[in-house]
Amino acid sequence: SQLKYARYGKDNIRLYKVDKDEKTGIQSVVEMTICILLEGDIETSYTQADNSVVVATDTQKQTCYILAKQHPVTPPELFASIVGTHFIETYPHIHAAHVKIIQHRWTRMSVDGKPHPHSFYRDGEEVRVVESVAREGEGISLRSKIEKLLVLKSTGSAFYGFHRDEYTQLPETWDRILSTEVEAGWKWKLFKSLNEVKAVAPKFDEAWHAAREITLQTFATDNSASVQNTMYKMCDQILASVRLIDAVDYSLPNKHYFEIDLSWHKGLKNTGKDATVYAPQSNPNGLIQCTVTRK
Ligand SMILES: O=c1[nH]c(=O)c2nn[nH]c2[nH]1
Repeated sequence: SQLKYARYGKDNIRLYKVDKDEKTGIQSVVEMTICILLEGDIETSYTQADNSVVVATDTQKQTCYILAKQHPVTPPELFASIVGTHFIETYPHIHAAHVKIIQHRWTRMSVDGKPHPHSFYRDGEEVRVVESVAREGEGISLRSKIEKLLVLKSTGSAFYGFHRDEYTQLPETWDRILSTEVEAGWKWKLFKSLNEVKAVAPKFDEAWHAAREITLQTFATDNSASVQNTMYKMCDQILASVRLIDAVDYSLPNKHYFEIDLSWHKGLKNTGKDATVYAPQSNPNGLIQCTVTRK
């Protein structure tokens, strides 16, 4: 036998960090779940029980907390780059560090119409995600994501003109409910070093805000001919808006809401333009994916 693939580390490292502004009394919080996976000259730990090459996963967790104490944890793209760079620079036999950060939502409460200095609420399971790889001799690759952003529109979506044959039962529709849970990603140009990431640090929040705003605005305003066409419009706008990214990708489940024919009950009209009561479907769901790059 031979070792084909080897990567190890600590997953589900939960991290919270608070920033307390002494002058204003305003406190800000960040909560993340982090996965670190290391690659390098570690084969003998698998093949020969040689633990001398193992930077223990517990050590990786402790390192993550120490770096969070010593450095900014936002934007998550910067913190992921700090953590990854630490491991490939500290350990000569570690040549790549994969760091994934999931940032959870703590949205500041408004109390009596004013932002509260230290109270927050979880407005949705939507998360901001960063997947990074710091690789010796190459640099830092970063992909940012929005996940679990659940949206629905009650009209403004159609699906007709699709291929029909003896296997097709789906009726055409010019007015349907459209719901999806957004998974959107954007791939940054390769950064040669941590300093290059630091030099553009503000761009990461700007890109996330732009991607989120474009996604919501396009979802709401596009008179959608299909999930395919609407997601392409989102990608096209994000690429135009964020110059430092090379590609945008979406993976959108089509979360169906089925009409319920109630005509068997005293001729009750509830289909087509009379439909108001629907059956939300857990599965199956459509799944539409794309990646869009610059010409
Ligand atoms: O937007 C849609 N795209 C599709 O490919 C599809 N297939 N069934 N319904 C669909 N809706």
